[in-house]
Amino acid sequence: MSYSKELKVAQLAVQRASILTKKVFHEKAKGTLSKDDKSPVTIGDFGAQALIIAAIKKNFPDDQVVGEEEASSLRDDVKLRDQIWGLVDGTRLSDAEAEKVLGGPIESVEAMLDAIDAGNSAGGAKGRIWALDPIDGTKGFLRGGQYAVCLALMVDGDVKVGVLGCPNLPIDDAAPLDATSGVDQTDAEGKGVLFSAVYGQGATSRPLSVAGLAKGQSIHMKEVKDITQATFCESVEAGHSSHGDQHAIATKLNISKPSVRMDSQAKYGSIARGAGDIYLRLPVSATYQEKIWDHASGDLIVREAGGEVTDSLGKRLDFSIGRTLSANKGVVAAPKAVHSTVLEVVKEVLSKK
Ligand SMILES: Nc1ncnc2c1ncn2[C@@H]1O[C@H](COP(=O)(O)OS(=O)(=O)O)[C@@H](OP(=O)(O)O)[C@H]1O
Ligand SMILES: [Mg+2]
Ligand SMILES: [Mg+2]
Ligand SMILES: [Mg+2]
Repeated sequence: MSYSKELKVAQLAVQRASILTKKVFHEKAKGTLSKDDKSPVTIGDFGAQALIIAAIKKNFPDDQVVGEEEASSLRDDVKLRDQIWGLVDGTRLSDAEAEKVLGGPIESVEAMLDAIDAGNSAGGAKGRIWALDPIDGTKGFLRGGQYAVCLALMVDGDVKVGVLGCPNLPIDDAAPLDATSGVDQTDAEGKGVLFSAVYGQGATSRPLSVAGLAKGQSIHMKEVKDITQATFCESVEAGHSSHGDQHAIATKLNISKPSVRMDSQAKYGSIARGAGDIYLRLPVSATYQEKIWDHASGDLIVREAGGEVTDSLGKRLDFSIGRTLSANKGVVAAPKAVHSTVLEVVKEVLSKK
């Protein structure tokens, strides 16, 4: 399968949703709510989820979606609902042809709420299921750091198409990461990249903020000649991955450069294009299960760019079980040639705990 229609719809849907998130970033009132797990959600998360699911359902009505958000808190909050509707209804791609591919605007507030709630698939190993994180790294988004709009198509439990919109990353694939890459970024002129991959067809990047889709270029992980010089990425939040274990692993590998901390799947995109080298996400909690929408696009983009992605035991991430990666613990992503070296050290550090 070439998945060319799926790729196009996913790229344009992520592009349109990214425009919405950028509008929200520049608005004072972001309608931030705290979810049951105390994590934040904004009108940007809800609006982006509505736009993307509506485009999927118009093009592929029988497909299911595993989306992070749901609309229950909006159904009886008229003010918030109308605020989101104003955003969703006002966001169009400037390229009319591209807008047509997405199936045009959402018809009504009710249809918008239904679109958000259509992200309620239980996931699984059968059929066509999209994994959607409308804003990954919501905390990063709110503080002007990195965030990503993430959409992936799984077929029978395997990721076949992955798209990541990263409005606050530089367009230039060669721009190296440093300690400031994750912070104080904005979507100023010259920022915003769209990463894509199709299984067996490689990975690409292109500027995110243009009318229609700009021409893409192939991306590849960097060859790591000397692992002591590698750049490794990790989460900003110490509660999301163990900074201590990750530091111990880097030290054992004789990596002296400080880690690059950035929110979201921008970490996967950054290593896939060789701006960084290694992404480590070692569990903090014994019970937390990673969500499929936090990893599906990035997993494929890194593998198609010449990388290897496993958990901390060396198992491939298993997207076929449901809404979470319940069979995996942590993430180790690195260029193929050095992955086993990194994994060995990960196992060594974790076994001593
Ligand atoms: N306890 C715990 N452990 C691991 N991961 C967790 C945890 N809690 C939340 N999350 C998920 O982390 C997503 C953001 O991950 P990041 O790596 O970008 O972390 S961070 O933004 O630097 O905090 C974040 O995604 P969004 O909710 O889409 O922002 C969460 O799904
Ligand atoms: Mg969230
Ligand atoms: Mg997320
Ligand atoms: Mg999210």
